[in-house]
Amino acid sequence: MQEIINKAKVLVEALPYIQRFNNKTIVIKYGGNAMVEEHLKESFANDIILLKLIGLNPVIVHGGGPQIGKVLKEMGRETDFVQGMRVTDHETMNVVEMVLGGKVNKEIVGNINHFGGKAVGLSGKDGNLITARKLEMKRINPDTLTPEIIDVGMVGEVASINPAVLTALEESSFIPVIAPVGVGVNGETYNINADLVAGRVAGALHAEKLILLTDIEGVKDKQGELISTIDIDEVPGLIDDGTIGGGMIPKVNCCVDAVMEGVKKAHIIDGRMEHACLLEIFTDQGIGTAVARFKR
Ligand SMILES: Nc1ncnc2c1ncn2[C@@H]1O[C@H](COP(=O)(O)OP(=O)(O)O)[C@@H](O)[C@H]1O
Ligand SMILES: CC(=O)N[C@@H](CCC(=O)OP(=O)(O)O)C(=O)O
Repeated sequence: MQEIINKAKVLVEALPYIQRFNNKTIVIKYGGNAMVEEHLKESFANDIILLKLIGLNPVIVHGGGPQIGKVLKEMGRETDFVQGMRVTDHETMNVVEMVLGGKVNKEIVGNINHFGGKAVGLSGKDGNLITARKLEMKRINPDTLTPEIIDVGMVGEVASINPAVLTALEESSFIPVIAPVGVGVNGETYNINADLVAGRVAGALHAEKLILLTDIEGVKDKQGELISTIDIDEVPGLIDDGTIGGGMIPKVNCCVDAVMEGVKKAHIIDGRMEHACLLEIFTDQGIGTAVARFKR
């Protein structure tokens, strides 16, 4: 009996959040294990459908780095990464577009639709959703100690997000699922890091939340303990003193950019956990690390 009552309590705990987030947009970057393991794929698809049915507007931006890597390997091609970005020549760009916009995107759309949702797959080319320009990557030359530009090929950065197509889908109760491929002024195709796209989409939609699903519990301190909240002003210090490193740097910076563009809170959460999105949105304690303006 108590077990049944506890189930009702869970629903009641969610009620204020369901009210507060009614009709609000939540942008979710979907990647890592959550996109590979079968039971997590199913739990993610169900979470998204539930969010939509109870009145929120989920928008999905997906990654697919490991899936691209696998296809390239099968083709006998290797790619290098510079500062977390895949060096992308023309042939690699074709593979990236095929894998992200084709296989990966359609699998996510297929899963959501299979469990009863209405998802529509898009790349940044659809409705000119993501315009991009070539990313100018700089580094300090270790020999001359002067700044230099490294050519990473068709890697792009977001020039603009044109959310008209997303708004139209939202109004007709579809769930947009976006592949991080952008289009340049001359129609050329760019490969863009999915976290960066998610941050900019959230900013352009003035989303209530940006949620980045990753393969770790959240941002950790130097002792390895989870930091549950970070004020955006604290981020540069945490990077400078080496607390935040590697792939977590672009993630946290993308949260800061989104908050600066008007997103209320950004969250870095563990995609290895079943129903991670629901736990973050609808429970009092939430999970992972929240990045926002907490001070003042
Ligand atoms: N302070 C930190 N807290 C958590 N993870 C960190 C931290 N500093 C560096 N990292 C590293 O960042 C990784 C997450 O970035 P990344 O592997 O690029 O994620 P994804 O594949 O989900 O895009 C973690 O697995 C961890 O190795
Ligand atoms: C420029 C660049 O590196 N683009 C990424 C795009 C996919 C992505 O970001 O996927 P994850 O989120 O799974 O890493 C790539 O080619 O792997």
